[in-house]
Formats: sequence, C-alpha cells, structure tokens
Amino acid sequence: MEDLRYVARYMRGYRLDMLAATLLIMGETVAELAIPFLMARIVDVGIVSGSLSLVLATGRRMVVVALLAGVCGLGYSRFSAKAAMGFGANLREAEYAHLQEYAFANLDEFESSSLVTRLTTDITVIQNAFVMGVRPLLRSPVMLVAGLVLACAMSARLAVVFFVILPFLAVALGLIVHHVAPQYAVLQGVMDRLNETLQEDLVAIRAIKAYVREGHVAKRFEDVNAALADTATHTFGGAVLNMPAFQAAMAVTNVGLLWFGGQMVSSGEIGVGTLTGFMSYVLLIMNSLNMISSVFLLLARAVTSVGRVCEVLREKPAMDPNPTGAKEVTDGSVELRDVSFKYSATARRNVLEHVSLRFEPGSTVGILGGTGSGKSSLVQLLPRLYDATEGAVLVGGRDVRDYDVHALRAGVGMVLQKNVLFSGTVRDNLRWGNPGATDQEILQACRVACVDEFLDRIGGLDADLGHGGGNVSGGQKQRLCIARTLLAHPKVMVFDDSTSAVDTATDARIRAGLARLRDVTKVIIAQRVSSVMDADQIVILDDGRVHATGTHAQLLASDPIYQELYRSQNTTGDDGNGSE
Ligand SMILES: Nc1ncnc2c1ncn2[C@@H]1O[C@H](COP(=O)(O)OP(=O)(O)OP(=O)(O)O)[C@@H](O)[C@H]1O
Repeated sequence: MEDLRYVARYMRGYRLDMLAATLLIMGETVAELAIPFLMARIVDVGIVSGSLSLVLATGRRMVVVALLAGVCGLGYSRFSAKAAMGFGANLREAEYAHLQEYAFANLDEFESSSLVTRLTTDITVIQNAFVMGVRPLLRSPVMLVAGLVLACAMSARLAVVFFVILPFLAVALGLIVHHVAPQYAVLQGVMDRLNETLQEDLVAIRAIKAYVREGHVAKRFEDVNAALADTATHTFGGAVLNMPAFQAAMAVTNVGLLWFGGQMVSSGEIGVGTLTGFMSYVLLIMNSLNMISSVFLLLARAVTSVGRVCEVLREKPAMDPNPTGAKEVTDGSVELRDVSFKYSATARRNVLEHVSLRFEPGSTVGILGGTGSGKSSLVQLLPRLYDATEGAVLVGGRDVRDYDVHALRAGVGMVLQKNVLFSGTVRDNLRWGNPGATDQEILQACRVACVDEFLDRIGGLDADLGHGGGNVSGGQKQRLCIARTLLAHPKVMVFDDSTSAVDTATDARIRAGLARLRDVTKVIIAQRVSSVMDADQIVILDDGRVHATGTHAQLLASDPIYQELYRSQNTTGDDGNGSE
C-alpha cells in the first residue's frame, strides 16, 4: 500500500482525467443495471397486458439507456487511456531523472539490464493494469452488490440458488489468486535475468565470435529462456483457471435457476419476465465476480512492478552533490589525508588503506601497481565518483565534498579506463568536454592527443563515429577521449590507463604534449614504466597501500618492486602488463 501511495503522486496532471473516467464508469454501471429491470417490465407488464404502447415506450427507454452506457464506456476508455499513459510517462521520467542523480555507488547496486526492465516492462505492466484494471475494479463491486440487491428484490427464493453456489466459487477464485500472485515477482526476476544475459551477449558479441563461444552463450541463453517459458507457463497456467471455475459455477447456477425458476413460473409464483430479468442479474453478478478475480491477478502483477519501480525511485543517492558548494577549482593541487576506502559499507576489507599523498599543482604524477592494487579506486576519489570512507581528499586546497560536484568534476577531468564514445560526429563527441568549443580549440586538443594523425583519414571533425564509437580503433578511441577531456580545460587531469592501446611512440608524443600544459596536474595510471618514468613523482601502490613514492631515479636506486618492474619491461621487451 505504501508503494502504491508513493507512486500515486506521479498521477499529477492527470487527476481530472482520472476523475472523469471514474464518473463515466459509474454512469455506465448504473445504466447497465437498469436494463434488466426495463426488460422484466416489457415482458411481465407490457406483453402480459398486451399494451404495445408500454412495450414501445419501455423499449425506447432501453435504447436510450443502452446508448448512454455506450457513450459512458467510450468516454471512460478515452480518459483512462490518457491518464494511464500520462501516469506511465511521468513514472518513466521520474525514474530516469532519479537515475541521473545516482552516484557510482548506487549504480553498483543495480544491474543495468534490471534498470532497463524497470523503466520499460514494469511501467508497461502498471499502465496495462491501469487501463484494463480500473474499469472492473470500480464497476464490479457496484455491479455485485447492486445485482445481489436487485435480484433479491425480484425473488428472494430464487436468490437462494446462487447463494449456495457463490461461496464455492469465491473459495476457488481466492485459491487461484493466492497461488498465482506471488508467481509474478518470480516472473519479473526471470525476465531481468533474460535481459541481463541478452545484453551481455550483445555487448560482447565480437569477443564471443573471436573465442568461438557461440555454443556456450547459446546454451546459457536457452537455459534462461526455458526458465522464463516455464515460469510464465506456471504463472499464466494458474491464472487462466479462473475461467473454467467461473463457467462451471455459471452452468450449475443456470441449471438450478431454470429448475426452480421453471417450477415457480408454472405455479404462477413469478412471471417469465421476472425469471429472465433475474437470470440477467445472475449473469451480471457472476461476471463481476469473474472480473474481480481477474483484476486481482492483474493488480498482483502490477503491485510487483510498482514495488520494483519504487526500489529505483526510493534509492537514496549515495552522495550529496552539494549544489551550494564552491563553484571553481582554483589550482591543481591534490592531497589525500590518511584515506581509507571500500566500495560498500558491508565489504569486509578496505580497497585503500591509510593512503596519504600530495601532488603539487602542474606536476606530473605516475601511479603504478599490480592488478587490483587500488589505482583506479584511488583516482576515482578525486572527482568524487566515490567518497572516501575515512580521511579526506583535497583538490585545490579544499575538501572535495565542499565543492558543487559539477564544478569539481569540471575541474578534475578524467579519462576513464573504460572509454565511451557516443553516436554522432567527432565534433559532437569532443564537445561533450566543452559544448562551446570552437573548431580551432577542438583541433588544438586533437593535436595534443595525437588525434590529428588519423583525423583526416576518418573524415575530419564531421566523421560519423557510429554506435558507441564503433567506427574507430581502440587506440583511436583512447586518443579521442583524451582530446575530449583536454577541451574541458580542467586543473587536474587523470588518465586511467588511457593509452594502453596506443603504441609507445604515440604514447610518448601525447605525454610530451601534456607536459606543455604547465598549470594542469597530470595523474597518469600506467602499466608501462616508460609511460611514467619522466613524472615528477611516481607512486607505487601495493594491495591498497602506498608502497613507495619518488622519482624514477630514486625508485630505481631504492625500491625492489620498481627495480623488478623496470628490469622485466626492459629486458623482455614486454611493454604491457609488466606490473602483474
Ligand atoms: N565497483 C566495485 N565494487 C566493488 N569492488 C570493486 C569495484 N571496483 C573495483 N573493486 C575492487 O577493488 C580492488 C581495487 O580495484 P582497482 O580497480 O582500483 O584496481 P587497479 O589497481 O586499478 O586494477 P587494474 O590495474 O586491473 O585496473 C579490486 O580488488 C577490485 O576487485
């Protein structure tokens, strides 16, 4: 209920449509309830007394009432569809906007495939429940109660027949709903798994082909697809049982009514019109019971989806973006004061332990360390992609939490390890770093990042990069990402292994270009010693701790890890992954 109340706020803008739909459905219900009464009157009064004028007058009234019911029904469809679609759009928009506020730590909580399902399928389920569920939900209880009262008013003795059958039907329908409702949560979970598998397979399709793993992934997909088919069969197989239950009850009731009603008609206790009118009400009552059970099933599924959507909406952003904080990073100094860090509060060990470091403005800092030693984790603390668990991170002499996070991230540019480009031209992509950049500024950044070496070949700034930057090579992609960050003119630039796919000569040229940016602090994570040996300071991380710091000469003279790294990369000619 709390979840339903929570999402109800997203009805804003569509409340009047909802009210109109409710009133129209009430109008339709009342009109439909009047029809059996008018019918009984035609048969019992009009035909029995032979009054054609009464038959015609009542018939005309029946036509008007039926038309009214039709108009109300049509009006309801229009308003409810508008309200449902608007409600769905509001919900999707709210989910999307809230997702933008998520910190990296929040994104670690949800699979992206599950987020896609929660933004699409779950909202469609809620919308469908709205369009198809509100009508029976509002109509059926009224129909049920009114039908029972009117049928009893027509003949209390006949009503006994379905009062005997009704409890059996109610128990059968209750059992079906009780069995099927929890299945929907399972079904949505399996749907998430299917989406996850599909997404992973499509993203990695090139690797799958390269490693000839088509058979393996096809088997994985078949398994989860079969699980979805099984769960859906089980769930919907249970749900459709309410139809035969309802029809069996209807058949037994009709036989009972015809048996007892026929006897009452022969004895003159009731007229034929009363019997047919009564049977119409019974049909109404049974139909409303059927509708109530169907709507429960529909709502049970929608409630599961509402819960899943609420989980996204209620997730608290793990980071306060501090919009009133400092608006500019004034210099490129960086300091980590006794910083410890773990990705989640429940993680057993810290990824970084008591790290204290200082980088001077404009200096070049190299970070080396084995796989998983915490290099990426460390640099992600600078633009507050994550917050330190203990200790403080300072940029420009100020705690990073004191900045407006957007200003901080404008001041600390980062070329991520996993580079991402978007569909569009080279110009569009590079302007992500600085939307107002002129072509001249873009070309200048391209020169520093050595993009100019291949720019003309791919078609210049107007070249289309294709979906996810698929039209360029890995090394070209890395260089474009460096140019994009350069264009933002940050005070601190972090390169997280961002030249790993670039040849050593180009890497050296990029470093020479960067060295000319005197007021920018450059933090370079690298696997190759050659990428950082000219740095003012080299930091060696080992298992989340600072193992050593110094210049190339100092470390080469005193540090065994650095000596080993240098030796292995220089003697074997292995210029990559030597730190593992
Ligand atoms: N999002 C995350 N959630 C939980 N743990 C993580 C996450 N990212 C990294 N880790 C863990 O943190 C530790 C440090 O990882 P990190 O990526 O910082 O290492 P790294 O030195 O950059 O490694 P590499 O050179 O392979 O990129 C690893 O044990 C890793 O499993």
